[in-house]
Amino acid sequence: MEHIIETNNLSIAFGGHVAVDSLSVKIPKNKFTSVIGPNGAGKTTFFNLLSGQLRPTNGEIFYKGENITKKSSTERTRMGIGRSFQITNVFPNLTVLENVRLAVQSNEKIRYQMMFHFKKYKKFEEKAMELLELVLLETKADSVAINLAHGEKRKLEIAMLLALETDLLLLDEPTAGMSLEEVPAILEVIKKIKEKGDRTIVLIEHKMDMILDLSDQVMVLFNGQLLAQDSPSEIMENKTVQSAYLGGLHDENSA
Ligand SMILES: Nc1ncnc2c1ncn2[C@@H]1O[C@H](COP(=O)(O)OP(=O)(O)OP(=O)(O)O)[C@@H](O)[C@H]1O
Repeated sequence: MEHIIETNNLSIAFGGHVAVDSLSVKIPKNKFTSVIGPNGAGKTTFFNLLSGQLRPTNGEIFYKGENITKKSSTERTRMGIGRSFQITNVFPNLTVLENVRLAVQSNEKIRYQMMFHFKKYKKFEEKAMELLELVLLETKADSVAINLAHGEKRKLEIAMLLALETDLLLLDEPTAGMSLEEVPAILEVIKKIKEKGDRTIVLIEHKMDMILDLSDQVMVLFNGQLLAQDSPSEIMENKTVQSAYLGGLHDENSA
């Protein structure tokens, strides 16, 4: 199996606290991997290390076989590592369509002035509309971003992330703060991206039951370490994982 990310003994400490501890993992290409673990397990810190927001205290990160440990987050985005919060600078007073069109334009490295070139402008807008359809937000294309419901804003963020056309999508709790009614729509969006099969999705989620069906693989973090990485069914059966979630795991051998 081809892997898009490989980490080698990746660690980071904040003061004396080791948040990610000697993590050596491989993330399969064009698959859906979910990252789960109790509060404080190091999930978001792991993402921050992958996207370049944080520098490791030790260890290395390889992306498509290249050592990216010393690369900036901007360089990593250019190389194809996309993270949802990097584009949360949604312009609140622009419409949904305008926001996505600007993200499409920025990906094409076109200067703002080029907007006046009608043909290009049309092309960007069509691409933006396609993305809005993919995230089930096309009916809101003309709504001003500030007026969107929380779940719709998260969908807009995903559309803008997709506009960057990165091969790897790091989604940190895309359903956080959503109402129960909003959750199925965002899962549908993620499912559609997955079904296209040309991207690697890594997703942190607290609501484990929701994403197990979608996942090709589940990675469980606990105290900054890799507790297990397996298929969803194997993870569900894993006694050590069950113990971690029940708050135990003091004596792994008895689990
Ligand atoms: N910038 C920081 N400075 C100091 N400590 C930090 C920093 N970032 C994270 N930590 C600590 O590292 C540990 C891991 O945090 P992290 O946010 O990665 O966990 P998490 O698994 O994402 O948790 P949650 O599910 O609650 O979001 C926690 O103990 C947290 O307090």
